[in-house]
Amino acid sequence: MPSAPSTPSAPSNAAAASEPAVDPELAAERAHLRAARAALELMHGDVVDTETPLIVNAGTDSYWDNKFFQWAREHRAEVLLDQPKIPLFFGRLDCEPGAVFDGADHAGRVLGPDGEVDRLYIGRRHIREPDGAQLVIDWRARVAMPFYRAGPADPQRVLVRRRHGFSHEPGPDGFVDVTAYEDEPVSGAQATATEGFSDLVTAEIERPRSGPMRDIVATIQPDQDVLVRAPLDTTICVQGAPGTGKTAVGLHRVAYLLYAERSRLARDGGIAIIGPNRSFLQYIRHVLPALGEVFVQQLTFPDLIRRYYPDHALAVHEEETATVTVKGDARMAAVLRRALWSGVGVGDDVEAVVYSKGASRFRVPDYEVREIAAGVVETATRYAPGRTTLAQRLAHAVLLRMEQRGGTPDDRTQNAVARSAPVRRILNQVWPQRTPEQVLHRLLSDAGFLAEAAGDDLTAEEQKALLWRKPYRSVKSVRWSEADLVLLDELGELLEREPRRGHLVVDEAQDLSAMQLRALGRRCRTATVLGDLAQATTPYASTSWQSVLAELGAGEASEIVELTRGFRVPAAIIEFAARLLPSLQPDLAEPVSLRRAAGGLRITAAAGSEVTAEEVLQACLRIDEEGGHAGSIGVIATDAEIRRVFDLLHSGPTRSALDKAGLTPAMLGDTENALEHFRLVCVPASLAKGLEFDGVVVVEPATIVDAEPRGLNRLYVALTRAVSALTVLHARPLPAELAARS
Ligand SMILES: Nc1ncnc2c1ncn2[C@@H]1O[C@H](COP(=O)(O)OP(=O)(O)OP(=O)(O)O)[C@@H](O)[C@H]1O
Repeated sequence: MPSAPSTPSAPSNAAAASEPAVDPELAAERAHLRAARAALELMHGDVVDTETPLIVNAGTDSYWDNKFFQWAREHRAEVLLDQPKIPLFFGRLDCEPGAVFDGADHAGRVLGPDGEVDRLYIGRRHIREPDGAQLVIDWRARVAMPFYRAGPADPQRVLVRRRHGFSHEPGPDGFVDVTAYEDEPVSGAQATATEGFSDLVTAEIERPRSGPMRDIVATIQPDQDVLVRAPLDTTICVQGAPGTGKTAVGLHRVAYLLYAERSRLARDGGIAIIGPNRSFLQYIRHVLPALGEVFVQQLTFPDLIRRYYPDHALAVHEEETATVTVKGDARMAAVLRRALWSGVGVGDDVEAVVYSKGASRFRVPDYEVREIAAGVVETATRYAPGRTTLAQRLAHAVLLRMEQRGGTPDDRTQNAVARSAPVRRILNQVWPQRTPEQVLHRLLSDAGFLAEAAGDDLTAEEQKALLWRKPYRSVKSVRWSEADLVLLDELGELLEREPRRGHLVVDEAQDLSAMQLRALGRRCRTATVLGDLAQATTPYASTSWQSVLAELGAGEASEIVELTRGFRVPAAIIEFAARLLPSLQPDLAEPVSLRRAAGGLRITAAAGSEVTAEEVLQACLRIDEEGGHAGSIGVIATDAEIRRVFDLLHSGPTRSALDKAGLTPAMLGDTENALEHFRLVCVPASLAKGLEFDGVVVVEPATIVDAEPRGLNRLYVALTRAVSALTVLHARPLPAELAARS
């Protein structure tokens, strides 16, 4: 939602909120908003008032048809509710006559200042009059695309693009109102390619941040729009420095795909978002509902995988780095394959099949059984179907004997033979029944079995890291780790292929292991992959997007795109954080900050041997003061240190001072909806990824670096969360990598 600039500038015809009566254009825009609001109310009423017939015969088809209709209606009613703070439109296009409406249908053709124009209002959803006339067009519609892409170089038949500014708070009628507008001539004599952004877009980019993430639908930029509207058939991978809008693009892409490809996605199993942790999902959770999409699954990877193994007992302790690193490595796929198939083989001891029916006995000689089995072993690609095929082939051989003796066996007989004891005996010998749990249990507890399956793929050290120190006695008693669930999933796929479904948007994808990517890849036809290699903090993170796409199985139909314009971090702060880049990912470009605000970067040495509560308090109060007491503040320290900081802030005189300033502290991860209800949030460094705060205090960078193998990457994440101000507090010397570049 754009906020109104206080003094809109040329080439706009902007009108300030204080003088609405004198500007007929503004009055007309307000009238259009009222008309749209009234029409939306009618649309909502239509849905609510339509009766759904009551069908009580549970279990019948008509009962379920009826139920789905009822749900769809409830959903539609929810979508059509007018939200007090979400304007019904945010822009307008005046196009050449005939560009949108054809001769017969010119309901949207109006008289502009220089003659007739085709006029469209662009908003978050379609709104129409009862007679069908469109008052607002959904931003996702094809005709709305020029709003995002047209410019003097390629006007796309647009004459003028108008952007609207709105009041921040609802007025007396309970809703926000139009307070300003700004016109950009796109074609014609007045159109000139302007450098930078219009005032309303600038105001939106510069606005102080508070609370959870908001949509950017009014100000999506052309390069972002290309990604948002990319076809469903391609997997796109977006590499971008912190704050370049990757998450925003991913979320708007979901909304777009649900509009443009709704029925195809519904048929293919839908669309879901995979985020790095639950705090992040909380942070983004309002964006899609604001765009009218209330039913999109938003999950972390562990939550997603856990859904497939709801009854498996989970390990309580975290695994060692060396163990999770091997378990996440792509080589594990080959190890698991060998482990699973190691029991399959046709030995000389395989005997004949002798099947008895009544007084008759049908015999398939041992050499023929061995030949059949060897043929199936050679051609099978998956374990379970291969086993079934062998049973059927053996049964078929028996059936041929029955026919030779004048019988007329049918399919049912063949199935009965395939399930019979003589055939099962051969199966158990040649192709034993296996579950993923049995195979993994043995692999992680039996050093000999592991060594055989590992072949040359894993070193002795890596095999040692995999073996349980204290093996579980039985499969049933195992407590599986998160990494184990991914291995079980891979085994499950080797046993029997799962059908692929819909589309996944994977955020912070740089942190996923090869095995996790494989698990995601087999669950979707295509994906949108978002991330930043420089922000990779897991020990098993990928080092290139090419390998991420390969593990995902994205194949040829994929594309890697880089975003370089930063919407979050001011230039001074990004320049400081980017000093780390040569040590992290030297080939990545430093982002170009789009923010004009200078951005307060302050580096403060603590007076004593450790950063005190008073020093954190003063840093927060100063940021708050400079930010006009409006934005959010995040205090980031290592997971261990942040508890101490929180306890200090939360008690005694520090707490009173913070309460007085309206900055009662909350702890991210502990306090429910901390990002929504508290302006000051203590953030464990491990949860900072993807978040942003108006002001940020980073406590003791050197300790963040020392806390984990990829501590430098973690520090880069922490330093790039600030929209307006960053204060770095340190008692220890700053990490050498942060020294100024010459
Ligand atoms: N076109 C835009 N107009 C206005 N604001 C934008 C635009 N694109 C992105 N932003 C804002 O920039 C900020 C950063 O966006 P986002 O969180 O999507 O970046 P990111 O690349 O995912 O960052 P990170 O790598 O840190 O996760 C957000 O506040 C977002 O709303």
